[in-house]
Amino acid sequence: MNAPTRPGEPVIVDVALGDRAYDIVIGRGLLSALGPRLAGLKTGAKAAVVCDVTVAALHLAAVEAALEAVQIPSTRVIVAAGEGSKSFATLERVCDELLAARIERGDVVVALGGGVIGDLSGFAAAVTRRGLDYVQVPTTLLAQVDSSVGGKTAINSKLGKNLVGAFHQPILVVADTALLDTLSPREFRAGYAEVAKYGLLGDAGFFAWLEANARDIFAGGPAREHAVATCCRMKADIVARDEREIGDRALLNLGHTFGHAFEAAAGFSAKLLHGEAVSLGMVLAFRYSARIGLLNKTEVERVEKHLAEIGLPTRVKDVPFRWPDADRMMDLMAQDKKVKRGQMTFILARGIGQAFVTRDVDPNDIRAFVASQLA
Ligand SMILES: NC(=O)c1ccc[n+]([C@@H]2O[C@H](COP(=O)([O-])OP(=O)(O)OC[C@H]3O[C@@H](n4cnc5c(N)ncnc54)[C@H](O)[C@@H]3O)[C@@H](O)[C@H]2O)c1
Ligand SMILES: O=C(O)C(=O)C[C@@H](O)[C@H](O)[C@H](O)COP(=O)(O)O
Ligand SMILES: [Zn+2]
Repeated sequence: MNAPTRPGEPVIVDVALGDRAYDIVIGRGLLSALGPRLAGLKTGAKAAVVCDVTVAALHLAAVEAALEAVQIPSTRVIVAAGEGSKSFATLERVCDELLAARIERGDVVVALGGGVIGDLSGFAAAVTRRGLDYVQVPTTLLAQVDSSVGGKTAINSKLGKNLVGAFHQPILVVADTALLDTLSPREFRAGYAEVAKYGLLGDAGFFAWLEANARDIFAGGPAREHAVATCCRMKADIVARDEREIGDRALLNLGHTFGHAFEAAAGFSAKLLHGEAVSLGMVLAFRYSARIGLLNKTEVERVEKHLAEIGLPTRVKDVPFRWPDADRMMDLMAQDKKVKRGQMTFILARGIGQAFVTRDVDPNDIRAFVASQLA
């Protein structure tokens, strides 16, 4: 494992995608680096900063100042906070505002916010004038470790999560970990589920490190930068191998087949945040793996213990809601984008850090398992 990053020293992770390669710059207090880096990439461009109302009040002025300092004129597009903004209606508004501001193909969209803003404005950038460049400036833990990297952009449909979208890579990611100091404890915890995901899917040593260092990540110590950099390195590596999820990239979906169905059942509402759904979904994936004899129950207990100590849901009953029955949950899972020729795909595990992708699952047994979890 790499040594923790020294305070003040930015880490740069390269996403090696040939002519679409880009840097992820990670460090505390490096928002001012956005201007010079962007000016270096987009000479003479103007920018449109997309953010939600909450982030606008907290961090938009600093971003506008960083752009102004390098003579990049900017316009702002502000949307409502929350998952509800990943909608056709908000997408239409964002596209129209980009067009009204005369954002041209040579200009740039700046996605300033969490995963909702990154997914929404990345998709708007992909389709407006058939493709605009965009930069990710992630402001949640979830966005810094996961959603700002890899180019999956999307909105939700009433039929399911992220069902309308495009692969469209950003040209730069600037993750200033100091921006996370203003995040609510609940949102920080939800983002932590995606951090734990990286340990669970492919790095047992990182999971053990998280068990020992989670407190420092929350407190804003050097462990925070180390965690963000470790997740970004793992994601960059997977995305460079399999940009369009033909194979291994599906590992990043650990917990999501179950999790997305729970989010859809909850109406994409604040009743269940994405990261909370991922926490629950990962435990279900580990529990199911134990059920079919892939791993020992003690490993499942270790996963549950860590996530529960963080304050994340690990059992369906941890999230107070009138959940639909197992048949409805199976219907929702059937909309998963990993379904192939009607067969569901699951990310299961042979142990902590040993996830794998499989279609070798019995849907009747999955249904019975889901029913047992809902009981
Ligand atoms: N594209 C991908 O690869 C990918 C990966 C993971 C998740 N996602 C998507 O990301 C979304 C979840 O992202 P999220 O958890 O960041 O949610 P989010 O974007 O809704 O942000 C969470 C909340 O925190 C507020 N907020 C953001 N930054 C803040 C800050 N610095 N200080 C105070 N408040 C702040 C926002 O206003 C919002 O209310 C989901 O839609 C999920 O599907 C996408
Ligand atoms: O980048 C990926 O690939 C992921 O699966 C990351 C996930 O954390 C993220 O929630 C993603 O949006 C899920 O994508 P989807 O294709 O299952 O909608
Ligand atoms: Zn996710």
